[in-house]
Amino acid sequence: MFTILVADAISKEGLQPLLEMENALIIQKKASDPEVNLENIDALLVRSATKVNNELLNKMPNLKIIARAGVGVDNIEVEAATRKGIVVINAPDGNTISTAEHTFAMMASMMRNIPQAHQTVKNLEWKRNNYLGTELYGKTLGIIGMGRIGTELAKRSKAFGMMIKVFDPFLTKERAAKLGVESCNIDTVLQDADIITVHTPLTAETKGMINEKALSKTKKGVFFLNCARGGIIDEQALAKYIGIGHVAGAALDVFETEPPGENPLFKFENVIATPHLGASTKEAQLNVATQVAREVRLFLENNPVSNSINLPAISKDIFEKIRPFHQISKQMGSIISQCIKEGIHEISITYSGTVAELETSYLTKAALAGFFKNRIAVNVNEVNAFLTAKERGITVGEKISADAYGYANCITVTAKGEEHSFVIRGTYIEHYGPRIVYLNGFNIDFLPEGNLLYIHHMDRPGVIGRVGKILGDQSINIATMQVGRKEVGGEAIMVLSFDRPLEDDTLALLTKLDDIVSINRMTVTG
Ligand SMILES: NC(=O)c1ccc[n+]([C@@H]2O[C@H](COP(=O)([O-])OP(=O)(O)OC[C@H]3O[C@@H](n4cnc5c(N)ncnc54)[C@H](O)[C@@H]3O)[C@@H](O)[C@H]2O)c1
Ligand SMILES: O=C(O)CC[C@@H](O)C(=O)O
Repeated sequence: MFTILVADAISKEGLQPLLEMENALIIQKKASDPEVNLENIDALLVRSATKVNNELLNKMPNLKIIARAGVGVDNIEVEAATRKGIVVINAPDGNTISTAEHTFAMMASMMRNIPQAHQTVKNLEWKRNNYLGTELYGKTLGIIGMGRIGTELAKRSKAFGMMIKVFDPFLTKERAAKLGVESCNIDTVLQDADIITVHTPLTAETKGMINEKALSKTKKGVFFLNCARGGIIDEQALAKYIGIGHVAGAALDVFETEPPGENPLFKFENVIATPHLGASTKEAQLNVATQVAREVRLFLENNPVSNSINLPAISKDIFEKIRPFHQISKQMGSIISQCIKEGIHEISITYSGTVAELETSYLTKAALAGFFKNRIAVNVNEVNAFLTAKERGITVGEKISADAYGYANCITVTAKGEEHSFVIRGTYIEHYGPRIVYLNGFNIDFLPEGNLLYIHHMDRPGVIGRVGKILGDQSINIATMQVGRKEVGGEAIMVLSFDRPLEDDTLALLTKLDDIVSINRMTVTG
């Protein structure tokens, strides 16, 4: 049973994919509600009200996925979530149209003084001469950040006869030409635009990008819009440039602090504001809720997700192709971890045959997740596998090789420790399943699942019998047994599987037998 906490106001209709799950309990309460047992929560859905910080995450040891019903994830400490192996997803385009429309509405309202004039009429005043507006037609709109919202705004503004100059370092010339906009450097946008609007995410680079220096480059009489994130335009600097009459007006939907409280901008009549309403439409809220609800369900049902912030997206088709290799990679990582009892400084993985054509970095992460599972307290998965290896000083390498050792596909994992190395090779055989075909120099063939015993011994008569006798004396049933050796009378290995885990006493008896070099007990999940 999964417990899903919907902590902010998210469209109930959009949550339908989750509400239809038979094995899920949906709780619609704030994360701070004392009735909510945070320890049990598997999935958390938020808008922007809940601050998903490290402190909250520490109270949610079971949390597997955080879903933001919207674009910006600045209310989520993504790095802290990543460290804990928690997937973070968003709904990247469900509110694009609403926010572009809101920006356009703000622009039109600002240019025609609609909010101010509206208020006077309601106050029973008739000040027709006070509100001389400016047409949009023929004006140059400067768009900083030509992503989803910037693009939709450009389309609408072009329909009003505006010229569009954009600055976005990631916009190609071809795409700009296709959209009918002029791609410029930031200074050109600042100098040439009559109206400037920002549509970037809030990052270290964009924070305060419209500061005093930038404002000093703009035309006298320029107008500004911010319907992206508070802080991209420096509020103090904007207030200064409005105060000296350089900036003719501003329309703001977002603020450095929300709610903004006292703000130097609010004293100006030519500043209009809305309380972060860009995405507040029935359609956008239904879209984003449906998007994240679908994704959370897919994730909980073990399917790939498309809109993860901290996990590479892979399609369902590709995931289905890699699923068996994903499993065996994890199992090999787990076997290494349980057999090599020293610090590891390098793990390298070689892919050959058909598996080499797939998304191998996903498989490398799975092998690391399997390796760390029995070693460290943190939940390691594809989200934090590389980070965890790096933090622990383990170099991770990935290679493709043409030599598949006669198999259609094979994956070889080598772990190097202070004293020893461990090499394991596995393959996935259609209609047969995952098999380990090589262990530390020995060819073998076993299913990497269940309660296993890996014995390194000398190839002498009676060894197998003595092992069997001890197990029989303890009433332990051997489910399967495979042996491998390099040469007659030399070193050999056997891998046995049992229906239940082997006790310490049995292990101690086996270890004392003659001709046994080493014994490793393992539990490998399927
Ligand atoms: N007001 C609201 O309610 C509301 C609703 C939705 C989104 N938003 C915000 O709007 C913004 C844009 O959202 P989007 O969906 O269009 O995002 P997006 O990712 O599609 O577009 C962002 C664009 O900014 C560009 N960019 C990044 N750094 C830049 C820089 N330093 N200079 C210039 N361009 C840069 C990127 O290349 C990208 O094209 C985000 O901040 C988002 O959080 C606000
Ligand atoms: O949840 C909201 O209404 C705001 C959403 C918006 O800021 C976003 O980044 O998607």
